[in-house]
Amino acid sequence: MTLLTLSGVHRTHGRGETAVRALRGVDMSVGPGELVAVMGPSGSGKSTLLNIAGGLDMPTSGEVSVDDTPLASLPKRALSRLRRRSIGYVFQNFNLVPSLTAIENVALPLELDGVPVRKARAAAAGSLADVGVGDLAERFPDDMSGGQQQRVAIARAVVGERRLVLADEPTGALDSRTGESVLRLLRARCDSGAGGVLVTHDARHAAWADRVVFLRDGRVVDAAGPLPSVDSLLEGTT
Ligand SMILES: Nc1ncnc2c1ncn2[C@@H]1O[C@H](COP(=O)(O)OP(=O)(O)OP(=O)(O)O)[C@@H](O)[C@H]1O
Repeated sequence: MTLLTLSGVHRTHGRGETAVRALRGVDMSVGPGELVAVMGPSGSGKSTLLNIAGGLDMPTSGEVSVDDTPLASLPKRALSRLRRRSIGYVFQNFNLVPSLTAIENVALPLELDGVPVRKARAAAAGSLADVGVGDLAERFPDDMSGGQQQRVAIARAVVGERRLVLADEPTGALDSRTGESVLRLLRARCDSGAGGVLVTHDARHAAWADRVVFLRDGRVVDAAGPLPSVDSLLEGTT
């Protein structure tokens, strides 16, 4: 089983003379337990790839499947449901709802999906505890540090049955130590069966991944195994 498959994906933004070919035939797959890093220069298509992987944007041609279901085959409502049930997003700026507490934020996707409030809150409490912020359940985002907010965002990304986690520069707004703890968490979720895609500019962050896909001008130019860790580089053990 694969959690995510992109086959021959092209995406052109706009038309005519101003058209931008953001993706030009991308193939990629992510299975359970795998964390795949996507790297590449600014404008190489990383965010477009992530949006397409999450069903937020559709390819101009090619196929995207999540949980072995081709997204193009789904009517709009079924696509929304699959997005809510199967896919979690983590963004650079956390994207928590400011008027909701941590536990309400995490329970939200389940409640939107029709899960009874009590059950959704119980699942959210478990998810918050898993990422080490169970004691912050009643706090509002403004009363939390950036690192705490990103942990809540990760709890929301993995609550319920969601097993595909898409993270776009999730450490961009955090200091390096906090950023590392967030990556460790992402790694742990993948080790326990989720699949993850991590867009990053930072090779040290990509070193947490099982594989690295390099994009340039919308094409995969190289797909490598894990990058050597910083420690192993320093110790000369690679
Ligand atoms: N909605 C859009 N309309 C027009 N062009 C777009 C749109 N979104 C992205 N692009 C263009 O598509 C190309 C790829 O953009 P994308 O944001 O996917 O790259 P990226 O690798 O994520 O860049 P960055 O690292 O700067 O975030 C760029 O040339 C960008 O200007």
